[in-house]
Amino acid sequence: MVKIERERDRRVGGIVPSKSGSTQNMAANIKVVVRVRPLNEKELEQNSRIVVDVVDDKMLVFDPKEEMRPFFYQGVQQPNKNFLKRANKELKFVFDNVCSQSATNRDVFETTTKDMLSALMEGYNCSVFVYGATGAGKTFTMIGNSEHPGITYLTMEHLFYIINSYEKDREFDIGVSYIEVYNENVYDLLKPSNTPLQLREDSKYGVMVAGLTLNNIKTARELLNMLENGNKNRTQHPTDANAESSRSHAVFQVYVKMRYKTSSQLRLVKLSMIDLAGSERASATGCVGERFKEGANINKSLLSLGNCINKLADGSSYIPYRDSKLTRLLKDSLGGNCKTVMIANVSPAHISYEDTYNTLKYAARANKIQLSIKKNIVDGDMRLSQYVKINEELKKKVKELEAKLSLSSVKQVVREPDTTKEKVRLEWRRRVAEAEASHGAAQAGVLALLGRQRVLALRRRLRARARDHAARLAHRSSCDVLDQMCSEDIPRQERAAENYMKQSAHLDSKVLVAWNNWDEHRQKLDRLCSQALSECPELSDFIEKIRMQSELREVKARDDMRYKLLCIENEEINTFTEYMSEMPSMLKKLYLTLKGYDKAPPALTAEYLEIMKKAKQAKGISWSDTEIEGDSHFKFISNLNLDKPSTTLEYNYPNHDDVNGTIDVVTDSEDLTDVENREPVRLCATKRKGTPIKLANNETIIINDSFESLDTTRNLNSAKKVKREYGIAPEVENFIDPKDLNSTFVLGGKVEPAHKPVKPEKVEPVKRGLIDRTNTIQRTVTFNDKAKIVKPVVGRALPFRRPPTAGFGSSLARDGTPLQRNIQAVRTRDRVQAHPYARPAALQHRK
Ligand SMILES: Nc1ncnc2c1ncn2[C@@H]1O[C@H](COP(=O)(O)OP(=O)(O)OP(=O)(O)O)[C@@H](O)[C@H]1O
Repeated sequence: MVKIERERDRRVGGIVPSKSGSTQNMAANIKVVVRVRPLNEKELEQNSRIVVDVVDDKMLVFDPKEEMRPFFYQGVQQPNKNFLKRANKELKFVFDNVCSQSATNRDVFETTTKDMLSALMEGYNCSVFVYGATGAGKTFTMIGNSEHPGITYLTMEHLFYIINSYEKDREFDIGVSYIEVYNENVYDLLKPSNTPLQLREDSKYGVMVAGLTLNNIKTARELLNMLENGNKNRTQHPTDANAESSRSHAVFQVYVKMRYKTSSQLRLVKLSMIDLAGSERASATGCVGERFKEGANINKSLLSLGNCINKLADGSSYIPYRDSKLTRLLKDSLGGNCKTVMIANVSPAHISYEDTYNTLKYAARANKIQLSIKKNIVDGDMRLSQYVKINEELKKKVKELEAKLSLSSVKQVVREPDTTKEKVRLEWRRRVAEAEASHGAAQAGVLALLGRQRVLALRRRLRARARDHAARLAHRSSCDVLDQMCSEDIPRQERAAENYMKQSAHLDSKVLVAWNNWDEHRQKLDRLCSQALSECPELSDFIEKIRMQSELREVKARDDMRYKLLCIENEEINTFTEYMSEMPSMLKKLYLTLKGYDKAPPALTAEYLEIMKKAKQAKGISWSDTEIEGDSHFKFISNLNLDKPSTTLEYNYPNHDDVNGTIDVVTDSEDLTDVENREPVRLCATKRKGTPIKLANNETIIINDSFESLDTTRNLNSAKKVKREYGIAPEVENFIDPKDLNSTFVLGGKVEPAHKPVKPEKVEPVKRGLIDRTNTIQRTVTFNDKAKIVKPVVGRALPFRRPPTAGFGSSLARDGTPLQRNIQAVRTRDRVQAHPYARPAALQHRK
């Protein structure tokens, strides 16, 4: 007991701090609160033993062990033996709440109905009933007195307080009823009548009392007055157990109608507060007669209540609510749509041992009852009710999603940086891709222009070479037709050169603009790539791909351009090949003619053989010691790069393509070179265009045409034949009178300085092979001048530097004035010099 007393001292306001913790599911079960009243005067007088020890606010011990008292037998104390005393049950009960003897009605209110009101305002029916033996303090708990108002008043007071706080958005309508069930009859305490009321059951509103009137109240004070009046009407009779024993079950009901101002949603809820009559033992109450009958009915109804509680606790499908009016009234509260609190009142006195024990057992059973409750929402507008339903479902979903969201919040925090980084990465990819697209367009533009530049350069080169060939053919020709042809051709060539100049200048400006534009895009792309790589190193592959795309585009443009250049070159080669295909036969005839006159010098023969050798190479036969030298010009124009365009681009233009130079190569020839001690073939191959060759017999010949560029399919057998004849006096059958020979070879005598007069030609005896001149004279030689028959003329040996004479191949016109074409040629050269593709000045002046 010392321990128990010590525990009591620690209680504050009757609520003992929890030590055992929550053990029941409060939400789903009937909430059970046990209140132990203090000993009354009678019990104190009897020094009644305390059979209920409240351990904390949730647990009590029924019939605890008593403090050991010394037991004496024959004057001798017997240790721990009391054979006359019954053994203590020492049963531990755990409830939702246990209110000790010192607990006030407010304390009970705080632990029972106060929280219930929140559920009531949400639309749940609520019910609280007090159960216990007679005189256990049920009425005191429920109704109380003026000094200690019961939980009914306190609940209603708090309800009005809540209503006031909700008045902004809701309209409330409150009606109360107060009835009693006495001897299995229902009476209206607020409207006293001897006629009992009938119970009705409604599927929607549950059990209703037919004919019951609701009294509207506005304040808790009205309720208090009403309760006082109603209690006056309640059947009470003094018994041995309780001077003011209630002989009926009192049911106080509050109907709350809530209408939302923002909608027509209506909530109709019911709060039932039931003060049961006390179970009693006839022996304890001492009732006889009418009181005994009352007690029997009370017990009957309470027995039915006990049965229903047992069935509900066992989960039975059939609950005998209809066994009594009380159970019918409490049907909703016990197993229906209601939040229910059961307050079990017990007396701690030993005299109420059995009643207390039974009450605790009932309370424990009731604690197991599972309830299924729902909100009572009634809407006048069907659509609104649907909306309400939808709203409820949506709210439920929102809660579920919020729960999921809260669960995944940690993951989100972790993933958030990834998402942000991914966004940054995508943004960089987008920006780099856009910049690359712009850069690609600019690059394609500048590459196309550079390609056009090179195509133009190639066409110019081919045009110049073609003109050079034509000029060589016409050189020193006395043929009027050729002279006329070249005279007409020169202005056309000059016009072409001017056009080329214009096109080149136009292209140059466009290339420069395009290149600058491309360079800006390239720099921007480089900057973006660098930034992207610094912020997102994982974009390295993407950046590398972008750069490779750019390089690929450049390579493809270069390939396209080279293919185009090759096509142009091929076309030109085909044309040239066709043109040159006529040359071998003519050369052969020419050579054989000279041979026939025994005028073919060894150097000429050697050159002729060299040409044959080249012809063999043209057929695919190459010598091992022959170095393959590339065409630097073609290399230049086919090398497409994106370096900044320069206005002083240089390339090695082929010397023999010097179309801007004077055509009269004779006057530009170098000094006479003694070729005796030199290898004749090489000399002849390199010394061309007017290079005088001194022969062994002191004759000098001037080769005015180059055979170097002959690209012919010379007959190999012819070459072999020439070889066989080399050094052997040929048997010339088709000889030609030298007088009729119009050769490009000038058969000269001994080489003399230019200022020296030309010695008269020594008449050589006519060789045998040329005896029959008549036959020769009658014959004509057809040159490659489109079937024009010209008379061969045998000229004399000329001095190396001839004075300028009028005619084709000379810088003088027929009337002796300088040719305009030479002036034009110089002008063109000057213009070309200013062009980026023009040769360097050093080359220009090298002649
Ligand atoms: N917690 C309490 N504190 C002080 N007095 C109490 C307490 N509980 C009950 N009493 C007193 O005990 C007496 C009996 O109480 P009450 O009438 O409430 O019992 P009851 O359970 O309602 O009995 P019955 O079933 O016969 O009506 C009353 O005089 C009441 O004042």
